[in-house]
Amino acid sequence: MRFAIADTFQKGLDKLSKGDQTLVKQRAFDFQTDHQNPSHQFHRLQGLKEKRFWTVYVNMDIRIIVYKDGDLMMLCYTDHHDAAYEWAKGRQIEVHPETGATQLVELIERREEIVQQVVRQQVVEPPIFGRFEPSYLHKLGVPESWLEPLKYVTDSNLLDTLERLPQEAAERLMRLAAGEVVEIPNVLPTVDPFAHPDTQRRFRVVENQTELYRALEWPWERWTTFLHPTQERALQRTYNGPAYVSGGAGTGKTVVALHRAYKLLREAPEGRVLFTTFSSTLASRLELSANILMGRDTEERQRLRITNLHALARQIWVDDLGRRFQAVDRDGLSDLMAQAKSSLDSSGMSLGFLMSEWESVVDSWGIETWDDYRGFPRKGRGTPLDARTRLAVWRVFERVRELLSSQGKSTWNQLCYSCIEALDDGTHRWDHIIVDESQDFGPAELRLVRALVGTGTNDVFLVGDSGQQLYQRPFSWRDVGIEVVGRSTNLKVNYRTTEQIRRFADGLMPPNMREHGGQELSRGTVSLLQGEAPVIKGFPSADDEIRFVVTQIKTWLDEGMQPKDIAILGRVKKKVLVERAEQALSQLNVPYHWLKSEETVIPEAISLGTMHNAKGLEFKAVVVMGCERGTVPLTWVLSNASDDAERDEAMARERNLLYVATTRARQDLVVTYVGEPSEFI
Ligand SMILES: Nc1ncnc2c1ncn2[C@@H]1O[C@H](COP(=O)(O)OP(=O)(O)OP(=O)(O)O)[C@@H](O)[C@H]1O
Repeated sequence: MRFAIADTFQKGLDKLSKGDQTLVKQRAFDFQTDHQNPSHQFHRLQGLKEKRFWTVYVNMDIRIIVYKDGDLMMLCYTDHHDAAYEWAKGRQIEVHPETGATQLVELIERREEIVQQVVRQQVVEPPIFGRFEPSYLHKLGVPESWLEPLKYVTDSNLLDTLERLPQEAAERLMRLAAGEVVEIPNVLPTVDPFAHPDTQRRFRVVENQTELYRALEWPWERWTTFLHPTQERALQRTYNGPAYVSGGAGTGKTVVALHRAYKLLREAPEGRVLFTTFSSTLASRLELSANILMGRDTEERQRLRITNLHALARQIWVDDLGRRFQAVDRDGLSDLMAQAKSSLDSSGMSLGFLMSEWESVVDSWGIETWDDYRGFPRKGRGTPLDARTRLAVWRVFERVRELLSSQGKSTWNQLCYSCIEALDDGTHRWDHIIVDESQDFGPAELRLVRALVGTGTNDVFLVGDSGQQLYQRPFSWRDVGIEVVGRSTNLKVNYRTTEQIRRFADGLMPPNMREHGGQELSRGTVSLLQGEAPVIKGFPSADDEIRFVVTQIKTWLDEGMQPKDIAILGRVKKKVLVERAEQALSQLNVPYHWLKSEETVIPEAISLGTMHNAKGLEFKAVVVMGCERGTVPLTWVLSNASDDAERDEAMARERNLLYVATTRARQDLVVTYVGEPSEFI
């Protein structure tokens, strides 16, 4: 007997109470072990269009719907008795004649169902798909029975309709609706209909109890079992060198990276994999996801190290090599720069210019001598330097280096370069390296990554999104020995946020952006989840904003959300998070905690944090407070820019920050401001 599970089964399970979920899972395990046991009361459902739906008894109230075809048994759905029956009555399983994918098709008997939705709303709108040939739509994977009703779909009922279609058809229709040209997918000759990539995103054969256990234990984590064909291809491929997976927020880049790590660990029984990130908060949360995917105590998990790169560099330098490291922070560095400037500078350059030249050229690229600096190309820097000024600027940097060394301090970039030199004896520590948030790795960090792994097959796997770049200036990866041309994948389906939130967040960004591999890519993604439009609200005073946030969070809690499902984010700590968000939280009398790096366990509390600290995380509901002019973008960051090019880059990073913050929301997004709104919204 072959045993399979459908993603709809997990969706059904999600909706049940905790107690009922436990009963269903236990029954599913027992059924997998011995489906003939009479206690399952396994029998065919009568009077349905789909004759291959059977039912399993869980208790007086709950049923499991099973699809039985030859030697295949597939768990399809679970719910209370009548609802489970209704679900089965409205569906059937078909192999699509054009694409070859097995689909769970929602039965639609009458086009009136679709037309009525529009009439009810009393709007007259042009139909979206009317101009496309039905044969073309069929080839895109639309089930035959839906071709006629599709003719009546307008903007008002588009999302409702797509939600009822198989995912691959819905995604392609969404693209068409957005004005894209959608090519007919290649038909894959598959002997086993379950091997078709589109089938595997909803139906998976589970080989053993462990796989079933993993799929059922974390019903929210559907990604442990069902991947999009593009995700699957990116993670299965063998790469002859560094590979790159890009995609907007929520497109499952981290999920692909985790699966990739697991795949490499399974394939190389002795292999050691490093999974590294920029932010320590994300690294801590990734530990949890890796435990879900691989199991906490498995042999594979023991060979996987998850850490942010700076922590690893510190460990190599201090713990392994016994050397000293004390980081200089930005303020400390700025003081030293001012000191050096006042004693030496004859260049006439501003402190802002010197800081940015140091950060984006000298420190990033590990320039240690005048000879190196003299000929350095300074790509993309707005202010040109003649030879005399360059030398004067270098004198200041030389002095800063001396001052740093006399205080026993160094920058994180210097630490990375020191590690690279120390590792230069050929001892590479890892067999494969996976990098999440690669957009925030600068030249020093990427060179360290390069030095930590030998060059060869599947050496470095990077995932990232240039639209979420918060710390780095753009530069070419080729210049640090990372070439990804021909080994890049772009993910297009957003799994985190609703289409409404996605549209708002994508609207903040330019339609195309240059990726690190050098390619200009469209940022267009689609989401098949639906929800309320984001709420963007301004207030005359901070007190009004606070009152609104209190009421909003109370409503969410009353609706059944847990505190841990909610986050409040802000651009600045004191003026927004401490003075306004904390005020709101103290009135709510609900536990809250600051997002920080050291946590591996997420407390049962509302999260509070800066936009920077929210990177890579997600919550059901997010309030982004304090999005007023002057704060988003933050005036002093822009005014620190020493020329137009730098100002544009700073502006782009500020916009990316708001994009990061708003895309943390899965279901509800509220953006508030006091006075004038941010120019971004
Ligand atoms: N194939 C999938 N099926 C179901 N859910 C998925 C799938 N892939 C990803 N997800 C879910 O989508 C959400 C976003 O995934 P993930 O964090 O990997 O995205 P990301 O691209 O790394 O996002 P960001 O760049 O914003 O951090 C997560 O809740 C994840 O569980």
